Amino acid sequence: MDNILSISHLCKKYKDFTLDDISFQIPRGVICGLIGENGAGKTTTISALLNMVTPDSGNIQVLGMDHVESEREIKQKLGIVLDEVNQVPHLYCKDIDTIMKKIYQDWDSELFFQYLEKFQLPKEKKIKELSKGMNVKLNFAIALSHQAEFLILDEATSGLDPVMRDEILKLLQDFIMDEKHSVLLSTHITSDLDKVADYIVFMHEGKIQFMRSKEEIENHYGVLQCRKDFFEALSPDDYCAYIQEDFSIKVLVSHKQELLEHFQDLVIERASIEDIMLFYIKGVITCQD
Ligand SMILES: Nc1ncnc2c1ncn2[C@@H]1O[C@H](COP(=O)(O)OP(=O)(O)OP(=O)(O)O)[C@@H](O)[C@H]1O
Repeated sequence: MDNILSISHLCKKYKDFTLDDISFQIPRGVICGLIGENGAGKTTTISALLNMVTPDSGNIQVLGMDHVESEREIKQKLGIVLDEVNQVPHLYCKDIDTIMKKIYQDWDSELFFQYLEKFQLPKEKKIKELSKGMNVKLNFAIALSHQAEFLILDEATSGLDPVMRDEILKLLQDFIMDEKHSVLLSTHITSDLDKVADYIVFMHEGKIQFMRSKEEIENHYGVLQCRKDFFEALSPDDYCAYIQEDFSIKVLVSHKQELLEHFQDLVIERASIEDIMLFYIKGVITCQD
C-alpha cells in the first residue's frame, strides 16, 4: 500500500530554531499522532507540507504527488482543521455551503448540513457568534464534507469538551476504516492518542525522536521503578531512558518481555505516550532511535 504522506530530509532554519532533517512516512488507513513539546516543530512541519512555509531543503509527497507542483490537486483531497478561527466572521454557518461548493469539486451539501445538525451548529448563526469549540466543529464539518482522503489536524481538538472530543475521535476511526484514508493528528492531549493512534511520531527540539507503531509501544515498552543497584545490573540494551528520583530510578524499558523472562517477579507498568514523552524530554536518553 502506498504512503499518503512521505517527508524526506525536510530542513527549515529560523533565527532561533532549526527543523533538522525530518523524515517520516504515513501509510494509508492509519491515524498518526504527532507529538512533541511546545516549540518542537510540529506546526512548522505541517505548514511545510501544506506549502504555507517554504523549506530550505527536503522532499514532501502528499497522496503520491509533489506538495508544491500538485498543490491544487492535493488540497481537493485534504481536510484541514487548525486551532484557529479561519472562516469569515460575518457569514452565517449555512453560507459556508455556498462558498465550499465553489472551492471543492466533490463538496457534498447534504453531508455538510447533516454534520451541522450532528454537531448542533445552528445554520442561522453567524460565525462570529460561535464559541471557539463551535468554530472547531464547523471546521470539522467542512473537512469531512468534500471526500477528503487525508485529514490534517493541528491542535484541533484541544478546544473541545471531552464528550465532543470523544465523538470526533470516533469519527476519525470511522474515517480510516476503508484503509485508504489517513489522519495526521498533532496534539498535546496524548490520552486521545492512547485511544486512537496507530503510529506515533515524536518530535523533540526540531528533530524526529522516534516513530513507532502503537502496537510496538504497547508490546515492548514499559515503566519500571527500581533501586539503583538493580538498575546497575540491567543491560543498557534493556532500556531507552531513565529518570533519577530521590530514592529510586524510573526506567523506560524497551524490551519488557525479555526482562520479565529473566525476572519473573518484576512489576513493569504500561508506558503511556505521555510517559514516553516525559522520559525523552526530562530523562537521560540511552538509545539513539
Ligand atoms: N515564522 C517564523 N519565524 C521565526 N521562527 C518561527 C517562525 N515560525 C515558527 N518559528 C519557531 O519555530 C519553532 C517551532 O515552532 P512550531 O510552531 O513549529 O512548534 P510546535 O511544535 O507546533 O509548538 P506548539 O506545541 O507550541 O504549537 C518555535 O521556536 C517558533 O518560535
